Amino acid sequence: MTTALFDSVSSIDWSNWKAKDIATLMFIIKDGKILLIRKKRGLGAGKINGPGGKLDPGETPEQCAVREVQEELLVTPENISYHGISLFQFTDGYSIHVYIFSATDFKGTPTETDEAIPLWFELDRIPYQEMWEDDGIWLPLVLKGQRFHGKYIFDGDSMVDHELVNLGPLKK
Ligand SMILES: Nc1ncnc2c1[nH]c(=O)n2[C@H]1C[C@H](O)[C@@H](COP(=O)(O)OP(=O)(O)OP(=O)(O)O)O1
Repeated sequence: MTTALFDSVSSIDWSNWKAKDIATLMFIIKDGKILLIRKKRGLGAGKINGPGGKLDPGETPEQCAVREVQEELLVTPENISYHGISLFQFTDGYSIHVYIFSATDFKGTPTETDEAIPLWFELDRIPYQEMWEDDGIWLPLVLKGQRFHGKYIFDGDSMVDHELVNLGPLKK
């Protein structure tokens, strides 16, 4: 019998926790719609999510978030805000630290690439059932212009525990 090392948020010493990967997500929200992607490869392939991906060496999180949208959808986000972080610990030992951004404008035309299919949704029709389980917890805070800090335990695709702290409105 094996014992899960990570079965709840409280079972982890977060002050000494260090993720295997660091990544970003960027949500472009314009004219009452949000630009999401159907992810074609990488972690979460097949799901709907915001565009994003892992940090390259020497990059800041914001630089990564912009580059990933350029690579995945051939557009450049503009007027960017930083919302906070989501820390994901998987029961198999994998972990990822994700910085979350939004933008109210962009340059270019969202275009399908090898990595992603662009999809626009009305803000009250976000397809949470096709997204990571945690997205329904914190994406509403992005839409409301809030900052937050979240911790999540996943067993494969299933969220087994979470803790979300709302840090209030975006800094001006
Ligand atoms: N649970 C959850 N909810 C919402 N979003 C995510 C998760 N887990 C995640 O990993 N993510 C996001 C964070 C990143 O944007 C991607 C994962 O990065 P990935 O696409 O694998 O990174 P790339 O650098 O684009 O991929 P490769 O080049 O390594 O293929 O998912």
